[in-house]
Order: sequence, then C-alpha cells, then structure tokens
Amino acid sequence: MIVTKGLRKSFRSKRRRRTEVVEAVRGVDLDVAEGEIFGFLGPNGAGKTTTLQMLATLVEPDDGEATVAGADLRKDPAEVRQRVGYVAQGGSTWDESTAREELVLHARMYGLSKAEARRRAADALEAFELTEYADRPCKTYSGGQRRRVDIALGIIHRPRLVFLDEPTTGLDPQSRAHMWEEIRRLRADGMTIFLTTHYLDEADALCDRIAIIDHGEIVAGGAPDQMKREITGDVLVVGLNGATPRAAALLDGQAYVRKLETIEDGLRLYVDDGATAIPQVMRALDGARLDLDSIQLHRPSLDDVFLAKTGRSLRES
Ligand SMILES: Nc1ncnc2c1ncn2[C@@H]1O[C@H](COP(=O)(O)OP(=O)(O)OP(=O)(O)O)[C@@H](O)[C@H]1O
Repeated sequence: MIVTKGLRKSFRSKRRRRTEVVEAVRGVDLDVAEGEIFGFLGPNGAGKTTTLQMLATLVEPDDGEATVAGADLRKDPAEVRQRVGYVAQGGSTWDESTAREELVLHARMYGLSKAEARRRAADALEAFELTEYADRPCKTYSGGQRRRVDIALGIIHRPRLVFLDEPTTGLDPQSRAHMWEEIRRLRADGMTIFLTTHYLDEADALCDRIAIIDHGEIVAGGAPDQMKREITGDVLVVGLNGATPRAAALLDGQAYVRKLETIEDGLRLYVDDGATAIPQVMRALDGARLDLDSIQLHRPSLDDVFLAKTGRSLRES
C-alpha cells in the first residue's frame, strides 16, 4: 500500500540571521502492506509528521521515491490525494458548526450529491457513535468526541488508506481505548491505517507492524512481538541506594552482563537469563558491600528495543 525509497526532506530556517538546515527526514524506506495498522514510532522531532505529510502530498520531498495507494507520489500527487485520507495532529473541527454540517460539507467537497453527502454523514456519525451529539456545535464536544469527528471527516470519501497523526495524544485513558477500537474497526472494514505515535503501549497493542524513527532515520522495524524477541534475554532493573557508579563499574566486568545502562537510581542490565543472573548480581553487590534497594526482572519492551538501537530511552527523550 505504501512503498518508499530514500525519502528525504530538509527545512531551512533563519535563526539569529543565520540560516540553519534541519534534516527532518534523512532517507526513509518503508513498506506498508494493504490492510495493516502500521505505527510510526519516535520521540518528539524525530521526523514522523514530516514523513506523514510527504506521503499525504502536503509536503514535497527533496529526494526519494514513493508509491502510495498505487499512485506515484512524485509524478502523480493529485491521484495520491484522491486515494488517501489525512487527519492532522491538532484536528480541524470548527467550533460553531456541528459535526453533521462539517461531514456533509466535506462529502460535498469530494463531489458527492447533497442527498449522498447527507447519507454518508449519517453513516459516519452512526459508525463513530456520534449521532447523539451530531447537531450540537463542535465546541461543546469532549476531546475524544472531537478526535472521532476529525477521523470521520478524514475518511468521508472512503479512502483505502488513512494517515492519522498522533490520534490519541491528549486523550484520557477511556477515550484512548475507544479510539483504538475505532481504528481497529476501520481496519476490519478493509482500510489500511498509517499512524504516528510516541506511546509505546499504543504501538504495542494496536499496530501490526511498526517502524521506529529517530533523528530522521529508521532505526528498527517489524512486528512489535518479533522486535521484542530480537532483544534476546532478560532485562534486570537494579535499584541502588546512591551506589550506582560503583555498582556499574563492578557489574560491567561480569561475564553474564551483556550490556549495562545507567538509569535514574540504578542500573538496567541485559542478561541472558534473569533467574540465574539475579543471585549472581546479589552476590557481587554483597561482596563489595554495596547497598541493593530492589531488583526486578522484565521481559524486553519496545522501549528496550529503542534503547538497544539508539542508546537512549524513548521515555526519557
Ligand atoms: N516547517 C519547518 N521548518 C523548519 N523546521 C521544521 C519544519 N517542520 C519540521 N521541522 C523540524 O524537522 C524536525 C522533524 O519534525 P517533525 O514534526 O517531523 O517531527 P515529529 O517526529 O512529528 O515530532 P512530534 O512528535 O513532536 O510531532 C524537527 O527538528 C522540526 O523542528
């Protein structure tokens, strides 16, 4: 559904009379299959929105190629635009008009007759469980209702592919869960969904496959479970009472520690087998009279994948 090769975009911005060049996207290769929920995960400023906007024809790439929904992005952006839906980060709902009015207007913009536009709007309101509020001004909606209107607007022309830029940012847990259900329903209806997120749990729970982007480059990609399995072994999080540097020096040399990271109040150790490493860690610390506060065994998470690929935690970046 989406294939890109070497997609690039730089921005020039003026700062204190000097022109700075920001390489927002530095050669992105993607392959998104039809019917999947594909997640684009990365920290703030990683290049997610810029990539999305290029694929949705809103920003012109400097270099690279892409086929989006069967059309050539560089040669035929107008055709791509017809075939895709795009829902921006902040959303677009107007305060005074109602959801029904907005939906009818959008459908009319895509060339539908008045009667057909009304039918589509009613269907969309029903599908997104918005009928109850449909004739109230958008300014009276909750955050979750607004986001659902935004998505209903973005797909009113029934595209095969929709881009959602951070669809759940700012929503409370209940509205997020509701939005996940809506996104799954769209996929069940045959749509391909490409979304950006910086929530690890969202990428993990919702997406069939993900790509992790950092500083404009893809650093890892695949199915979340498979990516976590690639980080073989276990993760031990060791809480230390102020003895972190000494414990780090001690444990770094141990054969069973594959990798070691310093975290707040302790260490994160990558080991082959947590069950056998725990007593060894305890013995080593005890022998050096270092105070152990806590020790926890974790299965690798997507954050560990990010950490292994970039040396930083996505939670902290
Ligand atoms: N129009 C622009 N002019 C100058 N720099 C820009 C412009 N748009 C984006 N950038 C820069 O490009 C980089 C990538 O930005 P982008 O918005 O794509 O990141 P993002 O991953 O979507 O971040 P976020 O999660 O915060 O939305 C950032 O350093 C950003 O400041």
